[in-house]
Amino acid sequence: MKILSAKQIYEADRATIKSQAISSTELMERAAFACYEWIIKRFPDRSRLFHVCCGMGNNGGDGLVVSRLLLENGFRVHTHLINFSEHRSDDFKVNLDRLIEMKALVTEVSGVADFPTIEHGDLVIDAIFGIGLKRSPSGFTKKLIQRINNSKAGIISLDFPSGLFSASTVTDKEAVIRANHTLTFQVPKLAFLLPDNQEYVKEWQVLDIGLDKDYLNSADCLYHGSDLELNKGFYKVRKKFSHKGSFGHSLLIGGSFGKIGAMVLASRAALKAGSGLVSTYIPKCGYTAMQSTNPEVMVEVDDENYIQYFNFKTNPTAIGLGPGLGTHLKTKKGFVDFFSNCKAPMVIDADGLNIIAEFSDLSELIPENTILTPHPKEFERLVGKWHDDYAKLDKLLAYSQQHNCVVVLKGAYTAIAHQGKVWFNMSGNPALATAGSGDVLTGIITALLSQGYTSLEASLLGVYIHGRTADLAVEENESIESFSATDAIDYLGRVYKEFV
Ligand SMILES: NC(=O)C1=CN([C@@H]2O[C@H](COP(=O)(O)OP(=O)(O)OC[C@H]3O[C@@H](n4cnc5c(N)ncnc54)[C@H](OP(=O)(O)O)[C@@H]3O)[C@@H](O)[C@H]2O)[C@@H](O)CC1
Ligand SMILES: Nc1ncnc2c1ncn2[C@@H]1O[C@H](COP(=O)(O)OP(=O)(O)O)[C@@H](O)[C@H]1O
Ligand SMILES: [K+]
Repeated sequence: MKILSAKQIYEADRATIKSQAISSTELMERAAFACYEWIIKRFPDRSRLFHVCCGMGNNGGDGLVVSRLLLENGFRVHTHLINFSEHRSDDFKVNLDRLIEMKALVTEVSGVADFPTIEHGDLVIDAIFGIGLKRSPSGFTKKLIQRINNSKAGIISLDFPSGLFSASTVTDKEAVIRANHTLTFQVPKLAFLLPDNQEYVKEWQVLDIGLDKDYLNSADCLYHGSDLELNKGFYKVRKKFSHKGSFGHSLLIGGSFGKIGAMVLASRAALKAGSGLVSTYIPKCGYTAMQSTNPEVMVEVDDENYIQYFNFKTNPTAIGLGPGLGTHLKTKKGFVDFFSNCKAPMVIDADGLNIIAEFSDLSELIPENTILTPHPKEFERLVGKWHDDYAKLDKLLAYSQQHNCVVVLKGAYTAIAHQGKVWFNMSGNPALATAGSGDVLTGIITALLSQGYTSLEASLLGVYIHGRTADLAVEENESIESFSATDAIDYLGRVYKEFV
């Protein structure tokens, strides 16, 4: 799944018009028809009043077509032309003429006095600006956006919430539509995946408008989505004569007094994610807890309450390092010696990352293709503060390239960066915002690495299946609030079934 820039979307438009020998008006009709179908399925009540607010560009043109389709099918519609510019796009003009021919209710909004009265229960279709916005809306257009936001009506944005920029941060937060639903064309937009924009973009839906496949396949994108289709592409089906040695030996290193649970979760997740063998290297105080909760997992121990020696005998195919590790001075010292000499592929999480951040020289020693799994606070410790989400993405790309590693920046739409590209994970929901959820992810990714997936594949697939556990659980019988890290592990089996 590619995430095209606005420039590429305009190119895809042109390629489609050429290859399918259609006019831009026909493409607009197709796009708006897809929106219309979604709208009437979700809001079939014909007594409801639709306020369709149309700008002067092609986004406004989409709105005019939606107005016409709703009217033709017996819905109540009031179309408002938001008169912010003398210049009107060609397809806007064609569709305005069509609407006027129908004797539709169309009024111009050129100032506050023309604002519609929007009642509770009405629906606003926001077709003011799409991806063509160049500067923050001002004057009466900004005031109208505020009026719409403050109304009690539901808001559906066509393609893009008006006022949002496609490749930079919002400069005037009061001049952006806060949409309940956004119906976007063909591909997800980068702006939807960034936490700074969460107030403007809530639910969003990609509608297929049949843009040229050749263009979409060949477009070179910096940003991608990671979904079932992508992950199925490299998922390894187990062979009939495989044995446990075929699936590697994961070693999870971490835990400290009071934080043995992190290792119990990570090692159990590694087992359930399919690692052939799983070992843990933990402080002595965790021995009984580990053996009694995870009988399949082998245990080696270090000092009594924390790890400092890193002198395990296990010969792992992959190491997951960091859950519950703590930052005791002796742990830090042991970590620095171990980390610089480790030969097995590694996933570094939690305090492992904090130690790397504290000793900045360690970043230079990160072995090639190591996977780092920071949450935003841990990432900030590694790279310093950023002023907005775009600067954060720049830092993510730069750090992963500079150290030739995979960085899994966790959150909603976890961003996975490798060799100058970023993949946003499309599974998961806020149920995952729960203690130990990151430890489970470390276990899963380590298990995939040990089974022979590349670092990038293990990160993409691990993050995807981790997210799916929460999606399935919430679809079935869990609530977002009650879901726990243990539930994520229990759902792994159901998620794997979606791959076969
Ligand atoms: N393949 C697809 O995805 C398809 C996409 N389609 C649709 O096309 C949309 C893109 O259309 P678009 O290029 O005409 O731009 P749009 O967003 O309507 O805005 C441009 C207008 O806004 C104006 N303007 C800008 N900033 C302003 C400001 N601050 N304050 C005031 N004015 C401002 C600007 O004026 P200008 O700056 O040029 O004077 C111009 O008039 C896209 O989002 C989708 O809905 C479908 O129809 C077909 C298939
Ligand atoms: N709102 C959310 N939507 C989807 N996934 C989320 C959300 N919040 C957190 N997560 C996921 O939950 C996990 C939390 O990891 P982390 O912050 O390390 O937690 P912990 O330290 O408690 O284990 C990450 O994989 C993250 O992507
Ligand atoms: K819009």
